[in-house]
Amino acid sequence: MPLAVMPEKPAPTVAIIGLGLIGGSLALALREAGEAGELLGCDKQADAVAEGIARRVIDRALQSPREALAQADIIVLCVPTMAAADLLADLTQEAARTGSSAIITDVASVKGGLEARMLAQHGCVPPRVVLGHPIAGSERSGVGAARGGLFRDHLTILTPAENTDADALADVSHLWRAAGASVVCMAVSTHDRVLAATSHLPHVLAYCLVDTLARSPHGDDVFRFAAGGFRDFTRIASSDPVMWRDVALANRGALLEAIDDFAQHLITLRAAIDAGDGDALLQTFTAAKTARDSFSALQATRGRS
Ligand SMILES: NC(=O)C1=CN([C@@H]2O[C@H](COP(=O)(O)OP(=O)(O)OC[C@H]3O[C@@H](n4cnc5c(N)ncnc54)[C@H](O)[C@@H]3O)[C@@H](O)[C@H]2O)C=CC1
Ligand SMILES: O=C(O)C(=O)Cc1ccc(O)cc1
Repeated sequence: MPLAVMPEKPAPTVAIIGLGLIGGSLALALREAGEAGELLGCDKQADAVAEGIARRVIDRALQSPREALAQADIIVLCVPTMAAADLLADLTQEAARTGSSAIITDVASVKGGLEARMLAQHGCVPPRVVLGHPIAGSERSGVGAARGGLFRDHLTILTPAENTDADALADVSHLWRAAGASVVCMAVSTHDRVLAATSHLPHVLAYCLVDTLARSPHGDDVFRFAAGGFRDFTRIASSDPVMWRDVALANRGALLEAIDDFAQHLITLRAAIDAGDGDALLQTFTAAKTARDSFSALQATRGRS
């Protein structure tokens, strides 16, 4: 058939399981892009669903995640990491039983536990499962914080396996591009190691710093006199504690390595301060400034400030 008269693939029906910051933002982005057919939603909290309907984030509520297997082309699990593993296990088992060909993908911040669950359950990650992770978000939670532009000019990482269906990978990639993101593929182990260093460690450090100061007898004064630097460094300590407990436990190995590397460097820096070794301090601070400036330049080329 000549290309010009090829029928266009209809926009997929997308089911969002977990109507929070990420699920709500993805639904809004797809609606704004006109790239979803019907948008279905499901959440264990009834008020999240009610708000999702009221704000036209979704078109229709599902009573349970399993209903999505028969009604959606693409199911996106947008729940905390541990809940995502349980849902993925249940939905893939049910899909095998019913013969559903729905594509299942997710947004969880750690991929290793989900992959391991699939290997234990099915011996492989099923061909219609494409694990993913948008590298965009905020310290806020819930559908009330959702916005359609959240993923614009950000990356989404997908971690396809050797047996992943090519059309499932293409459809999930298309979904994220429609939401404004650029898609990159990598191995699950690479994803978890890189994100441990760039995302999970900074969150642990921010929580740890704020908690250390809050516990100090002078905590009230410290916060009263804190400036912009403190605010910038610690914004992410306002993130959801349950989500970050899940992330820390799910990425235990890679996160411990990142913490150990950091702790070693901090001890070296402490020794330089103790010894009055200004040259060592200058060397570290200069190298860090150069690296941070390059990061800012990279962000600027991607349209972010
Ligand atoms: N917050 C962020 O900046 C980012 C978060 N992520 C990942 O996205 C996922 C969702 O995070 P957020 O949207 O921030 O969380 P959120 O707390 O805003 O939303 C999660 C929603 O899932 C619902 N939920 C929990 N368990 C459920 C279950 N078993 N069935 C149905 N609904 C359930 C909750 O009621 C809540 O409405 C997490 O896995 C997180 O690691 C990924 C990128 C960025
Ligand atoms: O608030 C921020 O700046 C974040 O770092 C958002 C974020 C949180 C979790 C992720 O898995 C990815 C991005």
